[in-house]
Amino acid sequence: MTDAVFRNFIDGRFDEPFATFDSVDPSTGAAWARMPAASEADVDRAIEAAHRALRSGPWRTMTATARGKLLVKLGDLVAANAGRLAELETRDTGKIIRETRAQIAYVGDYYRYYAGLADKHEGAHVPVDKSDLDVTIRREPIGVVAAVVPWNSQLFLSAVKLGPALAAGCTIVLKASEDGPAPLLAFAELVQEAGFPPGVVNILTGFGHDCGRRLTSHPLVSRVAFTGGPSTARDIVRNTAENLAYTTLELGGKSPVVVFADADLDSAANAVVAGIFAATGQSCVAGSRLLVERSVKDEFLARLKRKAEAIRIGDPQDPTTEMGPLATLRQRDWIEKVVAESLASDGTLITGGTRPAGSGFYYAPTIIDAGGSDLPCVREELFGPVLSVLAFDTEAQALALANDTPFGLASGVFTSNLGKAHRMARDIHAGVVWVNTYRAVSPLVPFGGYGQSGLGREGGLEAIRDYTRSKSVWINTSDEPIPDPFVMR
Ligand SMILES: NC(=O)C1=CN([C@@H]2O[C@H](COP(=O)(O)OP(=O)(O)OC[C@H]3O[C@@H](n4cnc5c(N)ncnc54)[C@H](O)[C@@H]3O)[C@@H](O)[C@H]2O)C=CC1
Ligand SMILES: CN(C=O)/C=C(\CC(=O)O)C(=O)O
Repeated sequence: MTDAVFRNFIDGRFDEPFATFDSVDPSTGAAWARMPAASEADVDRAIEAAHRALRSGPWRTMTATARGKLLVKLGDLVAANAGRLAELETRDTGKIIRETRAQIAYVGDYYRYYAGLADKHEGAHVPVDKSDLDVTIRREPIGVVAAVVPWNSQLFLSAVKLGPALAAGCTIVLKASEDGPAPLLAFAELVQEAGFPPGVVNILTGFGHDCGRRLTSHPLVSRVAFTGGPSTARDIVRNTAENLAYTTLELGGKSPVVVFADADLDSAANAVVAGIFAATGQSCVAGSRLLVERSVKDEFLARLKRKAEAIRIGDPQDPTTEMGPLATLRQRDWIEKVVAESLASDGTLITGGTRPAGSGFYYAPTIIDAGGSDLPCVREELFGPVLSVLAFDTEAQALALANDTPFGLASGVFTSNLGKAHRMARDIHAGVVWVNTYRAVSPLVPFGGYGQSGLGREGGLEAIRDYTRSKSVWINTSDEPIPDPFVMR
């Protein structure tokens, strides 16, 4: 029996769910709550409410400054409720409490950042080349936004969509993943408490094939913001063939971490651990390919092995735990399959490759030496705690290996040579390069991928522009009659 029931938030109200499904606590494998499965009709209601709020009602005429104040309030509420939201996220996804608490408290700053931008995103006056005409460019909200997020870092991945969308004056329907939606459905209470008018923010959950498809293909949606896997991204793009919505895609990666022999090896080993074992490797920026200079490979792998084997695996609600379970059984099955195929090929297991004893979807921190081989673990995004190791001899080889992937989300470079750091940062094909650090984020900094890692950027100043569109207003300032009507002016 499950003890909690969550509800969708549509048009300013929480709906009694008609259909529900069980949500599983990944640390035990047992169902702990029932979640509402939004139907296509629920999605239609949410989008219609968002469309009404956009076209009529208080949101349409609210000043940008007032929108900013609401966003500040929301940011403050998120920070004040970070502990409660973190417990829910940890329960529903298995992400360790030490990270969910810190990450959600920081999410408040994302709302505050976009709150500050709301009344600073200006249009323009154009010194047009016709003396009797005056042209201004207005920046208007793009319209109803459909936001779709996966289960990991949901409050964070939602804030980078909701923040700029609301600052720009859009309205939004946000779909939480069917895997672990509890924290987002609880966050809806804070949206209500902050005082956003009904319909401005709608939050629901359901399955991809009906709820997600309807949401992203709906004719009243003008903008789709998606985070998730590349194959779902292709479905989303097909869905948007229906409404021609402007679409951004934040997808996965196979991010390289390049360690040169001249690096501070202990610091680099900590960063590699942060990149692949934090969040149990379930991070889009997971540094899943370690490229290490051959002269220090053995020494570096020995350090890494020691650090990996010392990781405290356990109950994600325990603040001393360093690695929790994977979020779903499906995820563990996939990781086990790719690891088995890689070891059956040329891979050498350095550590891990097993399930720790007990219930729950746990998987040990795993390191595989790929030799020089093109193994499945080197190619596939696993979204789990599996590090593949490749060696290089020269900077050129390191760069070639780093760029030998269709993805291009993140990367890390570890060196004490400034010139080398700059050259690598310039030449790596990825949306993020961290030098002598890893997995650092900020609301001020744009984030997004190259190649198969996606389209568009979230975070920073440029993100808000993607939630607006320009309108050019031409005003005739002359008292003279319009000249020759048969010639374009
Ligand atoms: N670049 C980034 O910022 C991030 C990327 N990811 C990527 O997400 C993946 C893991 O998350 P998953 O939940 O497994 O991703 P997923 O792609 O399976 O699901 C993401 C969301 O899409 C929805 N969805 C599924 N099919 C749909 C359809 N046909 N139409 C509309 N919506 C649909 C799901 O219900 C869920 O809400 C990994 O590949 C990972 O790299 C995850 C986090 C961050
Ligand atoms: C998206 N991101 C950085 O901007 C990093 C995340 C979020 C995610 O993977 O979903 C992370 O490392 O948890």
